Amino acid sequence: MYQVKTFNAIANKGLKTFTTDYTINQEDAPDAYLIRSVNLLKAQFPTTLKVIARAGAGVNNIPLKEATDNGIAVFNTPGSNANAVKELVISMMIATSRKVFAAYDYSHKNIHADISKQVEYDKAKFNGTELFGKNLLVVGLGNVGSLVANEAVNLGMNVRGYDPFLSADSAWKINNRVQRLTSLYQALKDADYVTIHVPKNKDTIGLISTKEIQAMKKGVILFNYARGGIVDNQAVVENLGKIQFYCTDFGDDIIADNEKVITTPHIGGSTLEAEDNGAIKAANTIMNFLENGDTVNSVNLPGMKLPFNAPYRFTIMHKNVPNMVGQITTFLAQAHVNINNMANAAKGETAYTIIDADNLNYKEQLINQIQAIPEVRRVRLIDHR
Ligand SMILES: NC(=O)c1ccc[n+]([C@@H]2O[C@H](COP(=O)([O-])OP(=O)(O)OC[C@H]3O[C@@H](n4cnc5c(N)ncnc54)[C@H](O)[C@@H]3O)[C@@H](O)[C@H]2O)c1
Ligand SMILES: O=C(O)[C@H](O)COP(=O)(O)O
Repeated sequence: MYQVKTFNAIANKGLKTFTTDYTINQEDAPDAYLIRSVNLLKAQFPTTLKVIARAGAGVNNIPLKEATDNGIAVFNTPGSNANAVKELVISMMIATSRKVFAAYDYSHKNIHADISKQVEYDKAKFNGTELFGKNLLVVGLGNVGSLVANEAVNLGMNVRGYDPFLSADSAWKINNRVQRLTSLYQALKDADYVTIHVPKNKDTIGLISTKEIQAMKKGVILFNYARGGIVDNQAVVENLGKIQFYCTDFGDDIIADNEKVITTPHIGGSTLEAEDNGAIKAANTIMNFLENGDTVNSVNLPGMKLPFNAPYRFTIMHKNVPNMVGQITTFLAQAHVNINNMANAAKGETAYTIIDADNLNYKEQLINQIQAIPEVRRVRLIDHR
């Protein structure tokens, strides 16, 4: 039996994906955490914990170094809620351009019998603009950004994208009418709308700050449905003369109570469909990792998936340094274990080795020997018989 501990509300469809080999929140020696945005940055991880699956995109709530040092594989579910965010961003682009929030306020405050005549005088206050023909800059063209860019092309916008780290997978998804720019400042200067879709990390905190806002055109509408802190809110409030509206999913005291700032309470991925998608993908990720050692979509290990056609599989998470495979296979050879298949790959400072074996001798001793190699973070033996 494997134990899963959940944090946050996890969609039922995801929880039901687990087979009967899994218990959810019943005991207290978890093999897996299934989480959303819970802040684990100061968490102490139990030694039983082998995998953290984040149903969703952002992993800035997980201490990746500590997890890696403790031999814990971390995953997310890329793209599972991207459509939900895309629809929210596009709706906010339309809502702000058409002054829907001010118009709603007006209507709400003026509910009386002869309003129908009055509106014909007052409606000029709510004249808007259309998206068609306007310039949109999308910063970050991954799962969310690529969908936003493509949808905006469909709406007749001139779409430009800035993403110096664009993956080949994302590039394939992007409409060829999206123009790729290589300088953020060049990209900012004539955009009517700027939307940010990058991960939050040490390089993207404050990505949009005073200098970037100064490079923008007057009347720009700015969107941050990525993470708080990527856009510097202080710089935003100081430049609300220039910025027509700032729409964000990440409110704070600095931007509170300003009619040019429209905040939503981190609802970008909060649709039934996205929550089901993420939870189902995260549950499958946990099962594939625990039962087969698959690391596809891991954020701290290289993505690997090896056909499992042998009775035994060793999965070893270790530092990416010379002679690891040599040391491990020497122990296997000394125990007269025959290797059927193997793979090794690295991601940054961490590597992962999968070894399938036809037979097994001296099980405890072998595992202890491999685990005792100082650079080994965790060794697991999966018995497939
Ligand atoms: N509001 C929400 O509820 C919600 C939902 C989903 C995702 N998100 C957030 O949205 C962001 C994007 O998510 P995603 O799923 O598209 O991620 P993703 O990893 O698929 O895409 C991110 C893209 O940003 C690019 N990038 C990284 N650094 C950059 C930089 N300095 N400048 C320009 N581009 C850069 C990457 O190359 C990548 O293409 C993340 O911060 C995620 O946490 C928020
Ligand atoms: O990164 C994400 O996937 C989003 O921010 C959604 O977060 P949530 O799962 O807490 O709604």
